[in-house]
Amino acid sequence: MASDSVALAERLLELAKSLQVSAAAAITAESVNGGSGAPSSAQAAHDAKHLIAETCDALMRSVLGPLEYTVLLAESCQESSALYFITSLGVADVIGEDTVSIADLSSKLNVQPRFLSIALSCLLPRGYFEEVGGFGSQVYRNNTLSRILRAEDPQTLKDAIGFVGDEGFKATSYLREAAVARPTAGADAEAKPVPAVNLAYGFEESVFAWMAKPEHPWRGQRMGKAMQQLHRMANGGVISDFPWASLASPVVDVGGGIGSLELALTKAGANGDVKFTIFDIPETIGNAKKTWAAQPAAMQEQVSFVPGNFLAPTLEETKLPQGKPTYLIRHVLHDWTDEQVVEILKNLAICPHHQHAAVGP
Ligand SMILES: C[S@@+](CC[C@H](N)C(=O)[O-])C[C@H]1O[C@@H](n2cnc3c(N)ncnc32)[C@H](O)[C@@H]1O
Repeated sequence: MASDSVALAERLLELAKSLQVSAAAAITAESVNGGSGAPSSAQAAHDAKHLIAETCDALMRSVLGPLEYTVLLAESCQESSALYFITSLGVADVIGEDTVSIADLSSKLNVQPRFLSIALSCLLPRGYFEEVGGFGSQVYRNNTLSRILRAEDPQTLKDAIGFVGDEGFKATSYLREAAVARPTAGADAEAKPVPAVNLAYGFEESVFAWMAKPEHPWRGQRMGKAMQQLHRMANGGVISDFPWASLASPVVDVGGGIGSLELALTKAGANGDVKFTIFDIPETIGNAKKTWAAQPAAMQEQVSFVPGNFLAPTLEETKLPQGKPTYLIRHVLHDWTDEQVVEILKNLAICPHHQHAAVGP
């Protein structure tokens, strides 16, 4: 083992110890502040965790060397595909609280056992599922990691994995084609690149309009749930590190999706008396309303909904609520080209009398 591997391993140990300290401090701050107020040591714990992950990766590069490390990276698509395959089939759901053999899984899911066996063997070394009775028994049980692949688990990532493994994965495999593609017509052909996801699935509209189409309503619904599941991971810090209750109300959440931020805020009571207006395309607003209809009445009273299009040709046509005191935009701008981002921001800038809260990309 190279000497820099030892140095990295020592650094890792130091970081792991400091993470323990910041995690303990974050728990103390949480209990003192009641989960709201000034930025806490939750941020320090978050930073330490990510530094540890980076250091682990540096250690792997150092131990494996350039060849093995690069092959590992190139082949990681197989594990991603296995995770998507096993999750979208519902393997963890079928196993539930039982132990299930590969033969039973195969007949319940109507897929060839060989495919199941290969995909599961990609995930087992990563810690997903337990092979009961040891290696090769082909009888499986859920464990802490595989449980979050179940639809009913409170921490489920099933829709997030579906969205990333389907639209996300297929789009990324068209990056090269997207980089050289040019729109066939139009004076602004240079200005508007064709997104990889359009090439992958062969549609022309925006990905959100396409996902919301009536021929596959499940795509739009899955994306809504995926956002909720992905953001749940990050929401903890967002809720406690920003003084939400001090914002001027109502807050218009532009491209707010099904309101996953508001679900987390209102559940935690972190918004005080502040009310929210969720603005999104009509189909997403439909999904948002369904989600909120299942929440307690006290939470429902804190949100309202406006369907629209922040890229419509005129401000009036966008249907953006005008003259509200606060506009919030989170995890939206990264989906658009620079030119479109300028359009969206211009539309927000000309809504009079407001303050802005930009969260995330
Ligand atoms: C990545 S999601 C983020 C959702 C939400 N802000 C959150 O943090 O959970 C992007 C959102 O932008 C919405 N969106 C896309 N095009 C839009 C448009 N033209 N007008 C309004 N919203 C749009 C999508 O429907 C989707 O809900």
